[in-house]
Amino acid sequence: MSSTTEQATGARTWSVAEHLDDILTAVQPLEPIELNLLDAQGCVLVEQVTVPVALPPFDNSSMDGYAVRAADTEKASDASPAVLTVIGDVAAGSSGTELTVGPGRAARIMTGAPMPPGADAVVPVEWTDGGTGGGPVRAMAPHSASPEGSGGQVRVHRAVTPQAHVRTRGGDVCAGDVALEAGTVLGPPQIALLSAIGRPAARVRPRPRVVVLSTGSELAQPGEELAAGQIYDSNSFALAAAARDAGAIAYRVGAVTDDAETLRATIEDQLIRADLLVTTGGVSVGAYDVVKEALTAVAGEAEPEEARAEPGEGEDGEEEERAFHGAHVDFRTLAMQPGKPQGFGTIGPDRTPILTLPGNPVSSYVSFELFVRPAIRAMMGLQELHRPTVRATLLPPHGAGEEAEQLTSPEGKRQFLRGTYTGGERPEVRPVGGAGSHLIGALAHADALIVLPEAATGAAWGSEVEVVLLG
Ligand SMILES: Nc1nc2c(c(=O)[nH]1)N[C@H]1C(S)=C(S)[C@@H](COP(=O)(O)OP(=O)(O)OC[C@H]3O[C@@H](n4cnc5c(N)ncnc54)[C@H](O)[C@@H]3O)O[C@H]1N2
Ligand code: MOO
Repeated sequence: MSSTTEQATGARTWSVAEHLDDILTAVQPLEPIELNLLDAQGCVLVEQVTVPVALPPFDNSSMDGYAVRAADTEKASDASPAVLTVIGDVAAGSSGTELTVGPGRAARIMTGAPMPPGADAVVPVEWTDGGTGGGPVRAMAPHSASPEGSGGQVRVHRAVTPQAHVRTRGGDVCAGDVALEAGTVLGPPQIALLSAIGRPAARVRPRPRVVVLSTGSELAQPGEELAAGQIYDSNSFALAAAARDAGAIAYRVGAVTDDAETLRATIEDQLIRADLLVTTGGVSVGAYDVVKEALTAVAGEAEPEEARAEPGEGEDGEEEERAFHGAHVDFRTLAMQPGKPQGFGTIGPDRTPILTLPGNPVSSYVSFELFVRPAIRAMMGLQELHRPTVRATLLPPHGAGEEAEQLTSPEGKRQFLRGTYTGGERPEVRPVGGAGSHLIGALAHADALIVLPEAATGAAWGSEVEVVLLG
């Protein structure tokens, strides 16, 4: 760690970068698994995929029309159409070997249908009379209504060159080509290719399962009646949504009351389905700060390394306790606002990473963006861990003039204010709402964080600031 700050209390203060560094050092990319294509969406491929069969797998028509020998159309024109005998239909899905197109002949062919032997080009139906004996048509009549269209004669009004409107075998990808490199993120186009070459599944790093758990005896769930002194639990919703947005599978656990035993039991229950645990609230210095109490006590009771390394040993009951008591969570004070009190560590038999975020709604959300989102993305094996950061000119809030009170920032802390960003040639950002970490209304209207560095005590309108784009 590069820098530390001693506070008046003598307690060490961590920088944002130090805390993030520790988290990213501790979390590991998840073990790869084979997932069905749609479950693999957004995941990182860990295998190099080669093409087993050429695409297209056979020469086929790119138009609805007539498969012909190009030479037969050489002199065709509106004034003097080439007249060819129609020997049948080739529909998509047919094997393409039933018909052979000889000189003076044509087969009616549909888009994607295999080129019949003998034919070397396709005349789009719009360049023909469609077998009607009149002028050029705009479309074929449905086979069910006009079965005679697959026979008779067709007048071709324009010449085609060999291979016209033919998609050749291997014209897209060839057998043996590298379809996708390991490390590719599977978006819809990559899933298109994998399915097109016949792969039902791919080997990827899975999405982490993130359990979001809020704490606080004051919390009611949306939809319930609020009793005196209660507020609605917004953190567990906001962070479950943020976890999904980061790429995780999120499990939201409703609020746990400020009781250490209940919290421990809940965490133990959740460990089974968690690759990462996130809690909110209860990490400050109050008498009911339950997360700190529950996990500090556990860490204090921790058994020696050897014992913790073998959670399966011992009598029933004892096992579970050991597993849980393997927790080590480091509660820290960070030089940032909001988001000062933070905790990070591991818990349970699998040493599941746990991040304990502060309870104030804006604090928990900003903390998530800065620490949990990169952790999730690192577990997915993604290269891009962070939100994009840009420089922008700081302007007064919408509706306010230059005389508006300028931004201030506590010295020694990195401040993250909510803002609205406008891109373009001269990017601009305006603060929205104040610095209070309870201001959810303003957060909901922000699409950016304005970053004022540790050394700054404020920022003047018109100055250039760093901006994190929330997307
Ligand atoms: N004496 C001190 N008091 C506080 C300090 C300090 O240094 N000394 N730090 C303040 C800061 S900064 C923060 S941030 C908070 C963090 O406190 P906790 O993490 O212990 O969070 P709680 O006390 O549980 O809650 C804080 C606040 O947020 C509301 N809250 C909590 N959970 C939710 C939720 N799921 N949905 C909506 N709102 C929630 C809660 O009701 C409180 O108002 O501590 C300061 N205090
Ligand atoms: O640091 Mo607290 O997270 O400002 O409100």
